[in-house]
Amino acid sequence: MNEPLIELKGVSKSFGDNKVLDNVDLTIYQGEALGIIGPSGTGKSTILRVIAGLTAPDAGEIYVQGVRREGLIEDGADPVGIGMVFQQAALFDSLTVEQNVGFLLYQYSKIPRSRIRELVNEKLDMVGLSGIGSRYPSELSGGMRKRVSFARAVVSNPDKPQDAPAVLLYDEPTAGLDPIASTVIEDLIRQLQCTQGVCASYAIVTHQESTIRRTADRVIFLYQGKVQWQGSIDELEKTEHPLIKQFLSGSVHGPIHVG
Ligand SMILES: Nc1ncnc2c1ncn2[C@@H]1O[C@H](COP(=O)(O)OP(=O)(O)OP(=O)(O)O)[C@@H](O)[C@H]1O
Repeated sequence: MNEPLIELKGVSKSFGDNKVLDNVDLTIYQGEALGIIGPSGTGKSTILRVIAGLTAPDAGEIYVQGVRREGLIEDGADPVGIGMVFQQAALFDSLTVEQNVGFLLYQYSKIPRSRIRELVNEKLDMVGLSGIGSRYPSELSGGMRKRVSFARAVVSNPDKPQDAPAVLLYDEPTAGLDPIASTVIEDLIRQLQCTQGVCASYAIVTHQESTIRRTADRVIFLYQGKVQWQGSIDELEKTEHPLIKQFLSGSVHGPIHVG
């Protein structure tokens, strides 16, 4: 097994009386694709937000490349960049695709605008959307908007290579897409993983079986605040674990409480 890149140790998080994460341990290893699955409302998005440093846990520790993170991402830089691709593409409707993808560079860097445009176009090429920089999000399909949000997650300041995301967090990237559009996104996720030096590790939350099978190497199953099962994709297919069997079959009968 490769070196741990991100480690959560004993992480708990409640919203009021709702204990969403209960003493969770989780590791993302260098170069791995980790799938996070589980029933709706079970804390998958919350765990991604904790990993990204956007939500503070109530208890527990987070290590990024062995360095303990204090506070949220805004309180101090992690040793490696972490990019998040949100469930909704979360683009600014009033900005063009180019302005969306280059948003952080335009706002916070001193890079000349022409250079930012080049960097944005490189990333748009990478996600297969050359030449759409002047369009607005409302003019794109759902799948295209997701691809634009991928480009935005991986664009970074070449003067600050440490900010380039070494790990990407995908929250339901194929939700709401037809099977073919889903395949395009799944292929893209794998391609981005294999692009030299970019995003070699990722965690992906998904409900879609095809996405689990095609984008994850290892899977964890989250339920009632805890990691209830983990294993490889092959093991996921074969396991007799009652939670996994019920989840994959979609049955309403079994140990998963149907609320
Ligand atoms: N900011 C918040 N304030 C209050 N409750 C929250 C907040 N964020 C999440 N929750 C609650 O925490 C629980 C877990 O939410 P989360 O979005 O992490 O689940 P999920 O597994 O990603 O769900 P889904 O599969 O439906 O997207 C839910 O009951 C949700 O209502």
